[in-house]
Amino acid sequence: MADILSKLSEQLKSQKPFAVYAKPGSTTLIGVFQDDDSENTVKDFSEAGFVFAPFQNGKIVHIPYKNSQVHVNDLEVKTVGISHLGLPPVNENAKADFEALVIKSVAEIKKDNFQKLVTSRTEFVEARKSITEIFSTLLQLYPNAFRYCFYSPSTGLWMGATPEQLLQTEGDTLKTVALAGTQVYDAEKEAVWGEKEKQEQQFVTDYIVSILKNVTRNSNISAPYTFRAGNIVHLKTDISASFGNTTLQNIIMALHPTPAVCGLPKYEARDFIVHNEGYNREYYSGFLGELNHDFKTGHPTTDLFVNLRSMKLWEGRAQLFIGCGITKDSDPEKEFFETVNKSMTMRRVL
Ligand SMILES: C=C(O[C@@H]1C=C(C(=O)O)C=C[C@H]1O)C(=O)O
Repeated sequence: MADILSKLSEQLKSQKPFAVYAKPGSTTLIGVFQDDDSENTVKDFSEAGFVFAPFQNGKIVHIPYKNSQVHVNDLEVKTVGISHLGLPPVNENAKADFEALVIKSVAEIKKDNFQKLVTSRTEFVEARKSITEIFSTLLQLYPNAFRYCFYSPSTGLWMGATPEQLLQTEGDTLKTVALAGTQVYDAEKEAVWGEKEKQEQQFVTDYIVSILKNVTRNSNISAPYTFRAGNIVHLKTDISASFGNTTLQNIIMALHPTPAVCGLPKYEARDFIVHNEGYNREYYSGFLGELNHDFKTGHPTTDLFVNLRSMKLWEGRAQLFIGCGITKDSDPEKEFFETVNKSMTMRRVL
């Protein structure tokens, strides 16, 4: 593990693209270090390597496996409990701005322009620890998430611990999930879900199933269940299907951005977000991961995740990105505090 982390620092200094990551539940740390500082982009998703894609416009950066060194190490597992860091003081301006955005979103939904919208905000916080220290803590704290650190000259340095799979393929089978609905994790009580969360998550499931029906065969859908992601829990449904006569590109483009991070109807929701959020999401709520190449086994599989619970880092500073699903029943203040709770995933490691 130490050699991957020192290679990460070296690579960052020489400004060459890299991805270091651990899959959910895995104790294997994979480092993909590009040999030079060129920047490659995805053209049609037939490429093999590690991809990093934005929410909407922008480069889909790609580290080709043929042009990189791969290091695979065991993750040294230390038991680190989730520290009980208190919530940060409320920034009244940020709260008022976000609540105004939620109020506007709810009004649009009530006018029947949307079924659901996912609104987000960004926050800059101090990051005093070194990059490798921050990343080591993230790796230890969220064993069930896809944990990553990615750098390329145009995207900058990103890190995250995302609970959400976008797409996994193996042979003729593909898997995805519908993830939505949020509450704070309580070790003492089983989560009980209200109608608002159930409906919000059902929108996501229905949409994913309906679009997959057009491009795949034989879909299987689980019942929704509670899924823990650090200090919070979500409602999750597992969905699988067989590839029909379609390409990986068609499936990825049909899924992304899902209503879990964008809204319904999809393209109108995306335009609403771009025009109303007041900042650029960049790579937050985009997707990332292995494209047509498993870096551990060498198999030609795809394993992509939605870029949530993520942040962009500079020397001494981090930009956090946090959002939540809005439906007609959303309460603006509650939604704001949901973003604060989600921001704790990143704050705890800084
Ligand atoms: C948008 C985010 O998370 C998404 C929104 C959720 C919700 O609204 O309940 C839950 C999980 C994610 O699909 C985020 O973490 O920034």
